[in-house]
Amino acid sequence: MTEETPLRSASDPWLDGRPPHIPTDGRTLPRVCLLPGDPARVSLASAVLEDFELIGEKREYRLGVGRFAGQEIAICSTGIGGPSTEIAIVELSRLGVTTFIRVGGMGAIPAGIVPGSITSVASALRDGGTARFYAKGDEPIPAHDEVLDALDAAAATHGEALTPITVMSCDSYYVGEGRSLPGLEKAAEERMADVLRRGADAMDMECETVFAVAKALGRRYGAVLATHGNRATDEWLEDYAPVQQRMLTIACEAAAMLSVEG
Ligand SMILES: O=P(O)(O)O[C@H]1O[C@H](CO)[C@@H](O)[C@H]1O
Ligand SMILES: O=c1cc[nH]c(=O)[nH]1
Repeated sequence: MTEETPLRSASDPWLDGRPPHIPTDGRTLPRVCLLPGDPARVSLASAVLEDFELIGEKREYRLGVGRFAGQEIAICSTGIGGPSTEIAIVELSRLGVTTFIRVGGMGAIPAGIVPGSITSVASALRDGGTARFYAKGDEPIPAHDEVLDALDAAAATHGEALTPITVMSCDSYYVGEGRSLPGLEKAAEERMADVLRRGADAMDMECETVFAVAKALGRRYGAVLATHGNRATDEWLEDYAPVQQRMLTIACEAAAMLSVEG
């Protein structure tokens, strides 16, 4: 029996510069990467970025690169929730990314944050499981100052103003975000009361993980979120593409600024 040289190790299953999950060809990626949850948003970004190139697709991960204001920017979907987001941040970091900007959707809680408005995440409350492995304690994680500043400056360039919010990223879309299900009405109601008590302005499912993992790895991080629905008024935006395009334009502008500085 011949002894085979193992190609990958179980403790670090990369091969020839290629990670086990993110679909890349081993190239060094641009320093700034946008992170939508939904892979379809990577395709939407191809309308905002010049010279867009789709590098690959695997599981929930769709990775592309393009240019904005002369700077090369990456965009990679994370899928839904903490575990897939953790994998994205760790593998993209090792491929060269030093700054992460989540470009996501959320459900706002106070009536004043209306569907179609765009927000920047000032801090992420502690709620999820994945982030615990990277940041202990219950203190909210603030956004990296440089990313928050760049998002505000980028928005101003496009005649927009971002509402700064505190987000709670939840590992459950239904009962965890206070959505009632048959037989689970009380659990959902109690959860919503807890979310309100803890001062969340909105709920999504990834910001906390982006902030915790990127911070632990010494990367810059932030998030810009489009308001998809509002839980106080129970409104839900059906024509969701226009606000996503506005959000992506702001995020690409901020990414270009951060590419020059970073
Ligand atoms: O708008 P994206 O980035 O896909 O993210 C939001 O949408 C998903 C839920 O529908 C969750 O991942 C939530 O955080
Ligand atoms: O209500 C919403 C909307 C978008 N994303 C969420 O996680 N919740």
